[in-house]
Amino acid sequence: MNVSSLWQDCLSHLQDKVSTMDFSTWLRPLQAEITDDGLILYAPNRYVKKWVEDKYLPQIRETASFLSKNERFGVKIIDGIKPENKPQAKPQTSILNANKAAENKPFRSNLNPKHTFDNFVEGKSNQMARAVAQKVADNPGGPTSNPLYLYGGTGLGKTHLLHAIGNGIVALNPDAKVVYMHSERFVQDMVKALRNDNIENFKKFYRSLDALLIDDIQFFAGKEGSQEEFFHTFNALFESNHQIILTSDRYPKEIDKIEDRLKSRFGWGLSIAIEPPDLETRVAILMKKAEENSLALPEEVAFFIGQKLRTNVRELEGALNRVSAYANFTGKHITIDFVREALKDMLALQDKLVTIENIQKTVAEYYKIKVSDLKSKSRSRSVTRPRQLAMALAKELTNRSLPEIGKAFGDRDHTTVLHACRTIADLREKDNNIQEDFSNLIRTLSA
Ligand SMILES: Nc1ncnc2c1ncn2[C@@H]1O[C@H](COP(=O)(O)OP(=O)(O)OP(=O)(O)O)[C@@H](O)[C@H]1O
Repeated sequence: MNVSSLWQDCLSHLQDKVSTMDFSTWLRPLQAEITDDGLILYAPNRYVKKWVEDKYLPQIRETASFLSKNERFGVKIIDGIKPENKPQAKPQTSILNANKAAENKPFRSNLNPKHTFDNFVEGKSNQMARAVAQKVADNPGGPTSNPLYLYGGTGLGKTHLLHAIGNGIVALNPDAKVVYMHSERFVQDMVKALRNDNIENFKKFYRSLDALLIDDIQFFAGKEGSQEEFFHTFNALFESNHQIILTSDRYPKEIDKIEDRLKSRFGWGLSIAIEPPDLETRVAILMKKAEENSLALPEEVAFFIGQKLRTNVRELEGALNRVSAYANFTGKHITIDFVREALKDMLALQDKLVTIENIQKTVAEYYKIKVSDLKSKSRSRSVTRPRQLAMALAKELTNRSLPEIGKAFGDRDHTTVLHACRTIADLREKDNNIQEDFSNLIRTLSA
């Protein structure tokens, strides 16, 4: 058995289970050796040995048994230096030295190497976010984009970009300490640190990072203790020009139950929205993902899927995985009919979810008018614009034909619907308010 790969595999498993700080402080400095008795782990000092024995030995044993497929696989922790390393190193005696031992090794970041800029498909909806993300990766801690705050609906690529930035920073500076963290995990780690009387190390660890990437910060809502700690971490990193990148499902000021002082800090740098991808981008994403998976996806089929599934990229990936599995299983070529069958339930759900009635109700609520106004002959400006938007949304989000849409809006002609769609497309280019209303409504209807 290869000791290095067994211990590396153990570490990879444990990395997901213990806090990032504990992982770096206690597990990463251990040196491994395999003997007739099993795995021997060398701790840099007695303190580390005792800590690992008390807190992690059962977990390490369980992981090593699982990976070695040997239930009785022994694991022992020794306070000392691995024999082959003896000439170079002396035993260390304190917790600070234990941290130092960790510092001397390359920092083991927890970034997902699969999320890069190269495989992030760019389109109108995410162009700005991608460009700024690249800029931050090239120049972390720069004055104008710290913190970088990316927000938008679920499955639109915020986490992907977060990792891409982290990977970019590490590619340029392999020594950079970059940590990705879901906000819920930050909260859990902090609670654990408090429980284990380890909060000082927790603070020290987070404040020593070059870049801290926190995902879905809306989960801090209502957790005052974590907000307080994060506030201080934020300040410490910010003041030393270390990069902070945050994601959320909404604009900073719109997050409920987050202290105002934090919300205002979130907006100190750059806040960029990621919108749902348009049809062209959805097709490009499908084609790119198909290529990555060596799936022969004809463009017209990608177009068909992209037209049907409009909400987010995660959904597109799910659809593509399903198509791929069906194609492998049946050995058939991928055609539109094939996809119709493979994705039957997803497509039916989509058709059922967004109806013209649903759109009319949502738009009426959004603009505080009545559904009957949308169907009426009224030409008042407060009604015509929402009506045009509702028609354009019906065209975008349902499979209804122009005449069918016209009929649902007070028996109007299909040319009126076409005119509404063109007007809204035009206004979305020129008028930020209309663009924002359109995006908000799509988000609400796709949620
Ligand atoms: N533009 C894109 N190009 C390629 N892949 C993308 C793109 N946008 C999203 N994806 C992929 O879609 C999936 C979902 O994206 P991601 O997890 O980043 O979404 P998210 O915005 O963080 O969602 P949530 O808010 O639910 O966490 C991922 O597998 C990601 O790689």
